[in-house]
Order: sequence, then structure tokens, then C-alpha cells
Amino acid sequence: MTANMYLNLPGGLKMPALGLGTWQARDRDELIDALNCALELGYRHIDTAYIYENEEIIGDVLKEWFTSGKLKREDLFITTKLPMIGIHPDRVEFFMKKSLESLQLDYVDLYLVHFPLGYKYDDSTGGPLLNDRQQIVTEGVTDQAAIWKKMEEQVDAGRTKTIGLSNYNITQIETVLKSARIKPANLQVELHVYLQQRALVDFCHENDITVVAYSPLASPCYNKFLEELGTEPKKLPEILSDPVVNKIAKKHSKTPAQIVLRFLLQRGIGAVPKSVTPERLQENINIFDFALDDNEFEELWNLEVGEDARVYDFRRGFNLVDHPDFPMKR
Ligand SMILES: NC(=O)C1=CN([C@@H]2O[C@H](COP(=O)(O)OP(=O)(O)OC[C@H]3O[C@@H](n4cnc5c(N)ncnc54)[C@H](OP(=O)(O)O)[C@@H]3O)[C@@H](O)[C@H]2O)C=CC1
Ligand SMILES: O=C1CO[C@H](CO)[C@@H](O)[C@@H]1O
Repeated sequence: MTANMYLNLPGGLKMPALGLGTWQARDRDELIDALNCALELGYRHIDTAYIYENEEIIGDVLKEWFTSGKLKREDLFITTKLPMIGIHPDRVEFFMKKSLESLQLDYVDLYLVHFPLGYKYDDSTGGPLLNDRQQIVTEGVTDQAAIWKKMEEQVDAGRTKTIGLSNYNITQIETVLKSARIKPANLQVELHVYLQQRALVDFCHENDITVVAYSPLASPCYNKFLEELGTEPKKLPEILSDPVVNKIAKKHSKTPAQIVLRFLLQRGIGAVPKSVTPERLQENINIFDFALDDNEFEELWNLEVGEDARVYDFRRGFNLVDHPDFPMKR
């Protein structure tokens, strides 16, 4: 089994620093194969969300691994997320229970508020309320304290070991911290070698909040998603073809993906690269047998671009940018 590194969460809980992302892995057979392959390779941390529409498939695979005795529940770290339609105090418990039911689990290890703003819920469809132009209708200003109180109740009830946030900015995390009885254990945000989120990471680490990078490879598949939404493709940050990354990769006989993932781990940040391809699954977790030296680390550190390299800016296909709780202000 592959050696791993861990991030320490409250209560002695350990999160394997390298996990498996599953957004856009919705094809049943493909995801089953990918999960089986990942678990065989030593992945022990899986990242999903209510909105990824794959919790049931993941639940089926996990059940098989548990019933065959190949793995015990406590061997795995499972993260899922409260959807935007659940960001209302009356709906947190409802969506937490729905996720547990789909995953066929008694508890998850980490439950994240997926986004700091909510969508209005349409009872009749079980999805977001749409206006006449078929656009999603958002909730007003989020009562972060009220949502967080409901998140804390999920820990009290034993439905999740820890709770955290995703896509929150520093001001929004500060708001949560002010009322929190149970502090957020984790923040999940877009983070890669071109978007290093230095101030946000420092703030989290100073407040004992672990950080996990989503889209650690800068989401090369993102335009496929924009195409599904019927919107224009965007110019993506191509970190895997960056000459500095490639030069360092060659020196270590590693791939560019392994270099950019290793860089995150050496910053004390977790990462959840998504892949359904066996060779890439192997590649992405095979990053514990080498280290970047200070010069290489510095060279990668200097690749920072900042906001212009953000993939998930929600400026295409979403009408969220003008909402008061929209977190990615430029
Ligand atoms: N909290 C949030 O709001 C968000 C969370 N996430 C989470 O983060 C995860 C990762 O983010 P995501 O946007 O998927 O982007 P990633 O940066 O993980 O990129 C995934 C893409 O890269 C390809 N890929 C994977 N490994 C390699 C490799 N070694 N070399 C070359 N290409 C590779 C994959 O292809 P293939 O699968 O075909 O191999 C896939 O197309 C998500 O799956 C999800 O779990 C993502 C977005 C938002
Ligand atoms: O996790 C996620 C995956 O991508 C979605 C579409 O951009 C996001 O809404 C979400 O935050």
C-alpha cells in the first residue's frame, strides 16, 4: 500500500492528505472501476458532494469493500457537502441525512458547507427554484451563524466527525468563527501552483483550519462542463505544460501532475485530484517517495499568477456574482 501523509483534524482524526476527487464522475461503470482501482492503489480519502450525483454509486462500492472485509469503515475518510439548496437552517439536517442514506454510511468524516450562499429550494422538484427565464433563484443574505449551528448539531448527532467550509473567503470564515461552538476543521478551495491562495492558507493555518485544494491540477476538464452548460469555453491555466513544472518533473523522473501535487503537500495542504483513468490514479498517489528541495519549491512558489488563474470563477453559466455573499470578489 502507498505510504500517505495526513492532516490532523480535531478529535485525533487523520485525513489522508491525498484524496480522490469525484466531480463529473457520474457514469456508474466508469466510477465503480475508478473507485475499485483507487482503493486497491491505497486511496483512503474520497471527496464527493450531494450535487455530484454520485453518492449512491460510491455507497455501493464502499459497501462491497466493507462486507468483503477488505476494509473497515474507520480505514476511510469520506467527505461530502451540503448543497446550495440546503443552505437554509431548516434543510441542513435533511440534506445531511440524504447524503448518509445515499452513501449507505452511519457517518461521514467531514461535512462541508459547499458554498457561502444558498439557492431557493423547489419542494415539487427537489431541486433549485427556477425563474421564468429558467435561472436559479438565490436565497438572500445567508445567516452563517444559523447554518453553522445546524452543522454543529450534525456532529452532536454523530452524523459527521467534523465540519468545515468550502469556497468561503477570510471575512466569511471570520463570521463563522465568531459564533462557532465547534470550529471549522477544514476549508476546501480552488488551489494550485498558479493560484496559491497564500493569505487564505495562512489565515486558516493560524486558526487551526486544515486546507484542501480542489482542482489541484487546475481542472483540465473544466471546459467540458462549460460546454454542457451551453456557455463559451474559457482559457484555462495550463499548469501541466508549464516549462518550470516540466523541468522539475524531468529531474525527478516524475510527471508534471506529481510535481504540482507534491508542492501542495509540502505546503501542508491536502489535495483531491479527480481521475477515472487507472494510470493517472496511480500517478497522482505515487508522490510520497520523493521531495522537492528548497530551490525547486521556490521556483514553483514563484509561478503564482493569482486571481487570473482561477478556473471556478462562476462568471460563466451562473448568475451569482452580484449576490452579497458571493465569495470571489476581485
Ligand atoms: N468544493 C468545491 O466547490 C469543488 C470541489 N471540487 C473537488 O475537487 C476535485 C478535483 O477538482 P477538478 O475540478 O475535478 O480538477 P482536477 O484539477 O482534479 O483535474 C481533473 C482532470 O484532470 C485529469 N487528470 C487527472 N489526473 C491527471 C494526470 N495525472 N495527468 C493529466 N491529467 C489528469 C482528469 O481526467 P480523467 O478523469 O479523465 O483521468 C480530469 O479531467 C473534484 O473532483 C471535486 O471532488 C472541484 C470543484 C469545486
Ligand atoms: O464542487 C463543485 C463542482 O463544480 C460545480 C460547477 O462549477 C460547482 O458548483 C461546485 O462547487
